[in-house]
Amino acid sequence: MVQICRKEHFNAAHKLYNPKWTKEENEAFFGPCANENWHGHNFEMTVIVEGEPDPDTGYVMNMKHLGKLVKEHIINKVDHKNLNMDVDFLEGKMTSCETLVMEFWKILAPKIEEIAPNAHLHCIELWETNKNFVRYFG
Ligand SMILES: Nc1nc2c(c(=O)[nH]1)N=C([C@H](O)[C@H](O)COP(=O)(O)OP(=O)(O)OP(=O)(O)O)CN2
Repeated sequence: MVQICRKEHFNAAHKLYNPKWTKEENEAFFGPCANENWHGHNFEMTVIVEGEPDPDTGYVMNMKHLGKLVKEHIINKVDHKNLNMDVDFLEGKMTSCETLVMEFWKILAPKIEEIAPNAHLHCIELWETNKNFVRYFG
């Protein structure tokens, strides 16, 4: 079993704000991340696909194809966007890193298996700041 890793990057704005809570409750829990006028991050994402290399090609999956898939279905929808307002698959959701990786997974996992039947999505790692990152294993 080999894991292949593709790194991508996007910039986006968001706020962590639960509309069921008061402004004070949001500020108490989320701090500056609840700023009503938004804030932004330079996100770094690594998508890890696991599988057996094809004996004819030596590839688990062509990483160029993986990059194209991630760009088409995720990056193009979130890059330079407001995650709370502009992204259909995040509508009504808290835009934490946890939510992002879980929603990205739902989109990517079936598409990866479609084009690489001998492989599957193993992990999505998302860095929001230099200090904060999450990993999701589906
Ligand atoms: N479980 C989660 N916790 C936090 C998330 C998240 O998505 N899930 N997001 C944030 C913030 O949006 C963002 O990551 C900023 O965090 P913060 O710690 O304030 O900023 P820095 O990484 O720059 O580090 P500090 O030195 O603590 O300022 C927060 N939490």
